[in-house]
Amino acid sequence: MAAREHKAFPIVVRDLEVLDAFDVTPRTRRVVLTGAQLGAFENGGHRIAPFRTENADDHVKLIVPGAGVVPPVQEDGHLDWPPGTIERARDYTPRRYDPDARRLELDFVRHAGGPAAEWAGRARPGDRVLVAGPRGTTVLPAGIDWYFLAGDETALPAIARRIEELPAGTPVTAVVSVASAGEEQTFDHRADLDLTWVHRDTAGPGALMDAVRAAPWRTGQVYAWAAGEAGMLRPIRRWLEQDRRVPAGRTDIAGYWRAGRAQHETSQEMDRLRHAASLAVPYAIRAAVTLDLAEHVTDGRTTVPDLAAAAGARPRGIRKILAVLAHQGYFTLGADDVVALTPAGTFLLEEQVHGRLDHRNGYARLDDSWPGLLHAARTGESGFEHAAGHSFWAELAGDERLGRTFDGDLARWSGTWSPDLVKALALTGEHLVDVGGGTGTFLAHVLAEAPGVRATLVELPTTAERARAHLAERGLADRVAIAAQSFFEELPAGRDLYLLAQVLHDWPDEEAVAILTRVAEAARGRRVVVLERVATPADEAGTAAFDLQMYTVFGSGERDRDEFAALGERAGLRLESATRIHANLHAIEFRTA
Ligand SMILES: C[S@@+](CC[C@H](N)C(=O)[O-])C[C@H]1O[C@@H](n2cnc3c(N)ncnc32)[C@H](O)[C@@H]1O
Repeated sequence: MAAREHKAFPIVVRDLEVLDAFDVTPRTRRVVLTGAQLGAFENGGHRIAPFRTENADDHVKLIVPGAGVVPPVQEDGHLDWPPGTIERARDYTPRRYDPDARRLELDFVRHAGGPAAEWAGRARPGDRVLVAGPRGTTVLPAGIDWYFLAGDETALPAIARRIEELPAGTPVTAVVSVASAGEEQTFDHRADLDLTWVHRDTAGPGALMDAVRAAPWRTGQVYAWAAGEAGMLRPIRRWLEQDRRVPAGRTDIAGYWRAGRAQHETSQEMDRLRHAASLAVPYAIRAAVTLDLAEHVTDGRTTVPDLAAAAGARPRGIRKILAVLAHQGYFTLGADDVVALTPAGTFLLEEQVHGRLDHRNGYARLDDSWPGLLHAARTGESGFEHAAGHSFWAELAGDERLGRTFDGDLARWSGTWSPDLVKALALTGEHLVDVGGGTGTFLAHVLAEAPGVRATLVELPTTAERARAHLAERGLADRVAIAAQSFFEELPAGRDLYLLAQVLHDWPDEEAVAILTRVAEAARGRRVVVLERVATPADEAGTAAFDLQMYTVFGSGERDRDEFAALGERAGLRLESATRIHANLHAIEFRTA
């Protein structure tokens, strides 16, 4: 089934005159426009073709007159909109166009705060207004046997025009929602029309969909068209797709407006959404950081070819990255390919930025999980594994720099909270087991502050070796045993305290329970302390984003207190207390149940 086809017209602006303005219904005002510029004319040296509108739902942009509105400049086939003018433009369907009489009719629905409708309410014969477009038209699919039309007052010009322009006897089912019975209109048509009006002032909330479902569904190939308030259209779209199984190429559904929002607010919101969803900037920043572009500029390479050579990359690629980052204010990029770093761009030189965003570093690889978010959300499995084909830990183990830099980041972070944890645990002469202890930063703190304490560090072999070296460097080798093993295996038993610092949030529930079960078996009634962020519904944006990232990387994410209690219960551990240690890191203490 072919999709709908769109035919583009050169975009032009015409200066027109109000011929007449009158109320069609209490809420709908018709403005009739005329003028020589509905025919062919010249503007700024460009030949402008006569006005044409070929399909019932074409639209023009009416530029609402007002103080300080600067007309768009006619270019060859397009318009150059001065700042602020496009915000004054509103879309209207030509209700009727008579090329011989040069009469263009537009219908305006009155609504509070609508500048175009207010203008239409005041419009008098002789007033002038600029009208741009139509910028194109939809070509209907071939082989339409009948039409299904639905909408509200804003869709009525297109619905009315379609009904009036169809050949005699064409089957049409139409359902139109209007404010009240007084808003009904009559059409001059020859179609085989079944029309239902829904009056919102007396009908219940589901009345429009009831009417849509009850309206006759004709036989043969349908063309289904609906327009109006966006929220109102959603159930119609679902009904057409799922209940009536109308193929996409046979439907055209357009949200003309959104309840509670002016048109320019809607376009601002849409822009905001497009901006928020664009991956270009985050990826361009990461590429620039990974290619050391800021460093190369600082080193005196100030043209695109020089930068590309220094970065071992292609000049075209570098230019395009820099073009995006110049719009973000990190670089300047001249027409002569000269590049400079802005004050904001100097932050790209920071070590911390490289730690987070440089793809050569372990922490930055967490971001490779994002393409797997959908998979993680659907299955609860690791999005990282889905995207990369192996686990995050396997990724780190495969490259010395990745592992080293990741460990370094963790060590810096654990350096900020480990003194608080040492205090909270009130250790004196115990033997503690640090399960998944990383490179031993935390242990080094504990052992330094509590001279009577001894420890066992459980880690995967590669990290365990780094931990061994790290602890030896600090003269602590004789107080720590290294168990180079997985925490899914049997753990050293009968020690005084088992600590799992930021381990469980790397694992989905099944694995987390398996780890805790190993811990419970080894602890045999001794203390078990889990150090984790405890999620709350009030988590701020950054925490929520990190939580989502952990969920995507590992299929786990942060847990709330009840979820920790439930994990513990499955492993034979009872949650005793959760004490805040640092920011929202908590020491969660369990006992064998
Ligand atoms: C987020 S880090 C936490 C490290 C340390 N506890 C801290 O708080 O800084 C998780 C650690 O779990 C280790 N790990 C992952 N899988 C493991 C396994 N199967 N057995 C033992 N350790 C593992 C990783 O090597 C990593 O050092």
